[in-house]
Amino acid sequence: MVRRMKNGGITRRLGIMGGTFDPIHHGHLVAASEVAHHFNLDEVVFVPTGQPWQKADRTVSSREDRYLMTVIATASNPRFSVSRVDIDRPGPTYTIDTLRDISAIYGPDVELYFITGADALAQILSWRNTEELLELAHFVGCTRPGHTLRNPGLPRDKVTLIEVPALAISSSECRKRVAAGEPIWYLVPDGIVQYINKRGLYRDP
Ligand SMILES: Nc1ncnc2c1ncn2[C@@H]1O[C@H](COP(=O)(O)OP(=O)(O)OP(=O)(O)O)[C@@H](O)[C@H]1O
Ligand SMILES: O=C(O)c1ccc[n+]([C@@H]2O[C@H](COP(=O)([O-])O)[C@@H](O)[C@H]2O)c1
Repeated sequence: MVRRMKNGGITRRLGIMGGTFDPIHHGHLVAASEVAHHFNLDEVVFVPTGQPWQKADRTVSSREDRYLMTVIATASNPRFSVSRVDIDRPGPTYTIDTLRDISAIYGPDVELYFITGADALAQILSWRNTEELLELAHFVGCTRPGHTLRNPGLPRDKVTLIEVPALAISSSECRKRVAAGEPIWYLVPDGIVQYINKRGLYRDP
């Protein structure tokens, strides 16, 4: 949807759903869809992380596998897209770089809404350049089973907390289930079950 501003300009609202997506699951997709509805977003860009520095203690699947799974999971939704900005940037992934790169690609007339779950929002003060982050985007925290959703101390006009349908799904649990030979049907889109099988991902615990 195109919105005319008082000065005659046009503004679009863009959601950004950042994540490691190892693998992407229905919890991610529902959060993005709900936030898109709540804010009447024109598009939600999923941005798989390159090197998630706060997950340095664990093995993460290759960037290309996580990127392709994100493309497969979002392909059927005309308002969802996937960006390579984080996976193509060497070094640790910082959201400040994500927001700068996306702003540069989409131009000045977009409002950015960065989407997080309750657990990620709780960590935001540990992220790089928190102050500048708040200048570039509005932050949206979504409820997530097992986590308490609260504003971690950001200015009130910079963050919105919204309740989304509760899906007690995590990528860690999906990986554990695959390693144990348990099904992940209906926790992730069908194409992701098939991609994980085809590539033999997560078989070793
Ligand atoms: N079930 C869920 N409901 C709401 N938000 C979620 C859910 N799962 C993940 N998110 C949010 O999606 C974003 C990306 O999450 P991420 O890719 O790290 O998935 P994860 O399930 O938390 O992974 P892992 O279990 O490996 O830590 C984060 O902001 C996270 O809070
Ligand atoms: O900018 C940071 O320092 C920072 C630290 C941790 C996480 N993030 C971002 O938060 C999003 C969710 O990350 P994760 O690790 O929970 O998949 C993803 O877009 C990350 O790049 C960002």
